[in-house]
Amino acid sequence: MSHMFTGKPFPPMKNDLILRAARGEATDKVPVWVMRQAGRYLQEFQDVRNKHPFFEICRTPELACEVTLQPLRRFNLDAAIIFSDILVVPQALGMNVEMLPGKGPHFTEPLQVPEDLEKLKSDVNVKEELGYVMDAITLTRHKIEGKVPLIGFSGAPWTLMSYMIEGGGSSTLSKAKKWLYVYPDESHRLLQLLTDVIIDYLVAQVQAGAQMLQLFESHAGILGYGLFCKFALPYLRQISEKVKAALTASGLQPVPMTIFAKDAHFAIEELSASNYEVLGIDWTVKPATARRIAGPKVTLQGNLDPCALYASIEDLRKLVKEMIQKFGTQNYIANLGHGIYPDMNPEHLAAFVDAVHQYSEDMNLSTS
Ligand SMILES: Cc1c2[nH]c(c1CCC(=O)O)Cc1[nH]c(c(CCC(=O)O)c1C)Cc1[nH]c(c(CCC(=O)O)c1C)Cc1[nH]c(c(CCC(=O)O)c1C)C2
Repeated sequence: MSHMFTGKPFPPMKNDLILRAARGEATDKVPVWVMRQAGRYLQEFQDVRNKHPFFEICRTPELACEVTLQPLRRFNLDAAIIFSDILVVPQALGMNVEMLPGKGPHFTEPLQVPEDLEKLKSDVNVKEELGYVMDAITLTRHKIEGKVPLIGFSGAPWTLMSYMIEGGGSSTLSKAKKWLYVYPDESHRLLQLLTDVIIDYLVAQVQAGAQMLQLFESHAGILGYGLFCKFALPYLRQISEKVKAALTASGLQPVPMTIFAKDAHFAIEELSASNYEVLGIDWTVKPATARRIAGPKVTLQGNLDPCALYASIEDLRKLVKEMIQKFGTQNYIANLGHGIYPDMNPEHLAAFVDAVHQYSEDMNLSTS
């Protein structure tokens, strides 16, 4: 597999727009990609998915590579994100997770009491347990032929902890939040264990060829400000700092890092001062407010309501124009405010992507 590529240099980059925007360099148009851009709204993904269980796709580098590249064949996206899931980390810790079609993730034995922490592996070797992700990244970095940068990712500690306790999706996360109030010490122990694994995992992804990293703290909002500052933020900070230090120590240039903490409008200030180059913003936040609180240096990413893709193409184009006017064309990466939904018409995604490029290029020309 990717071993046949060992030592072979990656193809030269043809489009580094997103890396430039992430580093705060000038761009002639706004880069755009979409969370969950590889997925069920594409027939070609469904065709692969009908033949293979979800985690088999994640674990088979050729399949993960194929579905990662699928959206690039249809849309003028400025990045690819490696096909995987945030729940491969709990799997690496020894937990059994299944993906139930139409229902989402299901843990057969979620954590119930602090004693269950003893069942988790304590010194995970990510290159062994998650080597298939690194192989998929290396293969994809070659097959993408320098067309666009490849993003690696991980779930953030609190979001992973909440799945490990809830055992699947939940609207209140009350079982996981109960741990924070009743077992704070054990909660910190679990969060630190996850943090250590995530750091190794992200570093290994860059060593394998990932050119940018995104951390998904999808369950940030439900914590509120107090719990977020205690149980999420310190670990997010540790991750950005230690990943950068470890990359530098291993002789690699640190790559831009994005934090997407969904619904964490209350922590924009803290997140902007957490050593991430890019701050993902969900659609509930006013762009001007995000920019005012984040300050001028951080690159913002987002934040069109995913449901705006249901609008007519004419209305969608107006919404994109407004969004870019509000964020401005610099220090900005266009995206949806969360992942794309499975029933979306791919033509509307094409219209979204093209409108971002067209309007931002026009705006840059008219102000230069
Ligand atoms: C980045 C990513 C993720 N999942 C997938 C990707 C692939 C890359 C891409 O974005 O294209 C594939 C990815 N992951 C999944 C699918 C659909 C499953 C299928 O095909 O059967 C796909 C394409 C399954 C999945 N996996 C997960 C859910 C949510 C369940 C819930 O709590 O309600 C679901 C439904 C957990 C998950 N997974 C992920 C997150 C963070 C982003 C977010 O907030 O949406 C989360 C919370 C991240």
